[in-house]
Amino acid sequence: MSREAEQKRVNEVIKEITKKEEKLYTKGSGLKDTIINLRENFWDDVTVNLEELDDIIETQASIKQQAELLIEREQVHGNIDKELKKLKRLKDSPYFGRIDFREKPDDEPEYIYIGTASMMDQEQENFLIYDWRAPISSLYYDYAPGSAQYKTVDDTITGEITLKRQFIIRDGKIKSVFDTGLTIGDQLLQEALGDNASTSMKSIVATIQKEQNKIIRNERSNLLIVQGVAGSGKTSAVLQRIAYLLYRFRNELNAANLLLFSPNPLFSSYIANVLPELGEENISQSTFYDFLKNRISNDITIESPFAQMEYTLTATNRPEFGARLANMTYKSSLEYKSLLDQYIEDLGHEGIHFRNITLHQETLISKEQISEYFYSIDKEISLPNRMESVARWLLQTLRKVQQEEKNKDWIIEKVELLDKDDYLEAYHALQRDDGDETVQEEDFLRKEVVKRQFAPIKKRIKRYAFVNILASYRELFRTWEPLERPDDWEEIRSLTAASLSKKLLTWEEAAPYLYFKERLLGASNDRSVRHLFIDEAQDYSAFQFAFIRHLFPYTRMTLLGDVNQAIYAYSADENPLIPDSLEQNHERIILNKSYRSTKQIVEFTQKFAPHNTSIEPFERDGDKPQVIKPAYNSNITETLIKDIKQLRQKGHETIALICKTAKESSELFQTLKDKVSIREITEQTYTFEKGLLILPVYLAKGIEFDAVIIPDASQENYGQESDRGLFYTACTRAMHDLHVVTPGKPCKFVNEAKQETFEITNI
Ligand SMILES: Nc1ncnc2c1ncn2[C@@H]1O[C@H](COP(=O)(O)OP(=O)(O)OP(=O)(O)O)[C@@H](O)[C@H]1O
Repeated sequence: MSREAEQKRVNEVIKEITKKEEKLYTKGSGLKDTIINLRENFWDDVTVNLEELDDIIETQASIKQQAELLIEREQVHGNIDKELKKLKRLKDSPYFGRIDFREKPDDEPEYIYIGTASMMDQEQENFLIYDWRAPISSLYYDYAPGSAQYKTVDDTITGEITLKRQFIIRDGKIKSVFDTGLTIGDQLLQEALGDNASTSMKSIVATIQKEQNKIIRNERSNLLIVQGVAGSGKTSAVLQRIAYLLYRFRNELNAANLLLFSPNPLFSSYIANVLPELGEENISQSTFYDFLKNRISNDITIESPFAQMEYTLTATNRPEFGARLANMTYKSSLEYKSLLDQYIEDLGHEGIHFRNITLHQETLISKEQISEYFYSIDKEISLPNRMESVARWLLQTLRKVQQEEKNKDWIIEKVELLDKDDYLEAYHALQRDDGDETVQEEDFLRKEVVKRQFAPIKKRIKRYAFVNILASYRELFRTWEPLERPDDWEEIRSLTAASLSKKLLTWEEAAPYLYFKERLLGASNDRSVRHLFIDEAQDYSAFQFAFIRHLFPYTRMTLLGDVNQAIYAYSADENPLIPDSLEQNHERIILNKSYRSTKQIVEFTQKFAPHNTSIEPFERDGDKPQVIKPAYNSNITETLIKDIKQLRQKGHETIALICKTAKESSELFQTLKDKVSIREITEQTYTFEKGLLILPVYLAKGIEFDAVIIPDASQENYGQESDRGLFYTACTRAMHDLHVVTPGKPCKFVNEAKQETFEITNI
């Protein structure tokens, strides 16, 4: 088929789309009127009568019926809306690929056109467009012309691809069309990757690579681990995977069943457009920090991972620094989990702290009584089940206390404070009864008052507030003696006890503390989450992973990350991304090809990557990275301003000054802000616009920029071996240009890069 013939087909498909749109518009607007009508006249069609019990029941039924009708119409309207949005997308660009496939050598090949959604012809017989997630579409991503096969739900279909073609269609016009081999669209990829960086991520649907497709379409693994080098498309692939799963399991899964842990709030907004672009709803997203914070009572503060990072990098002179590092390493390990398990085991016999149940500062049931009851229960029974029995016992006991309190004098004082409605209610209740009204009325009011006074206490019991988790946990560091003392135990112990007494959980303590809480009170395992995706998985500690597994025992997981970008020193050990660190059954996929940065940037950075991973650049050329030595008599601010100007002249829209710490970032921001238009990104920044930005490296995780300037790549700033991951992560954020400024001696990582991979300049 020639280009003209292809354009003719595009025109025909668009005509079909327009017809469908028109039909849906008519249906939709009719429905809209009905809905407005239903809402406006809701009460006209409901029979309201509240005289007798029977009437009330009838009224309820009538309201329910009317509401259901409205909901049903609204749902249909919602579906029409969704379908119209899909058609609008398709009208602009109906498809991006075509394969001709035949099952037998003598057959006529079938033309399969692939786009972001399926569409059939008027007769509902033939697919004009196949959804990229349909089984047959996998041929497009997995094979070059020649023998090929694909899996349907219960079969494998083999055959031959006789043609593989790609399109770029915009506004219904074919911009380019070309036939290709296996790698989809070197040309297309070149175009996509050569563009300016965007402030929101784009879908890669038209150019998914074979290796990435394995991640996207993986259905069999309960635990899928992806180690992918910087810029290899892990985040892109996981978002496509989410869209794929929502399509493939559309009858069983919806967006609420999927959860994504992302590295920082900026990243969350950066990726927010991808799923809607693919016609899917966004799924729940959270940073792990927010996830933990939501599970901890309000009176306890958790240090953020960023604050912890900042501490590690800037507080090296503090007297407690060594102890804190030891604490981080230990609390991140599975060794600590075993110790905690031992402690919990001991608590099964004695030592849990309880709280008094009080009313107006008077103890109704004492913590000693609760403890006695708890430890009288069979020790074979699990702690959470014993807690449940205690809660039941407390509620029962409380009922008796409530009965006694009802007749006490203080109650009548409260009765006097009741409002008019309460009296009225009491009066109506009594109307239905015969008997001595005054006695009954007082009794009724007393009952009501006492019930109200006890309601919050009961609520707290149901929430297990009678267990003092913090005090129970703190005892581990105050009085408990482990069988074997871990290294640095004394320092760890006093450091932890001190911060717990301030109700402060350091970041390394947060997951262990919550694990402890869950073990005592029972896991609130969230069974609604069927798939969990963890991006930047290299930054999670072994303990945090164990906790996540504990919380989601039945959830399928996809972990994606890059060991080279581990920025928390302690997370490097026992991280699931490192082969052999995991005992559980899992499947591992490795991505070696880097798409983000130019070949020149990849060649520069790969020499100082922390691990010896093979990194293959995608063939996209640019200028060599520059190592800028400030000219003899210029100051660093002038150098940076000149450099920014040069990068702007090259047409870069998003330029990031990536610093090592927030401290460096905000100090530099202060000196630059009156001289150039620049935006500082902090932990609280949720979105960003194009332009000049300044931020610490840990907030740049997962994001990319046209050009990156490292404002201080001196040995003084990046002098520790533990800075390697940070420096590597910062450099690999650059798509087209990387400039490394080195006031003083360049850091050792720059020296490790091959001489021929960079240029030295003086500004
Ligand atoms: N198949 C592809 N087609 C087009 N672009 C792609 C493809 N794969 C990756 N890219 C592009 O490469 C860049 C990097 O992708 P992404 O951010 O998903 O990588 P990553 O592995 O998560 O990176 P990092 O670990 O460094 O944060 C993005 O601009 C993305 O659009």
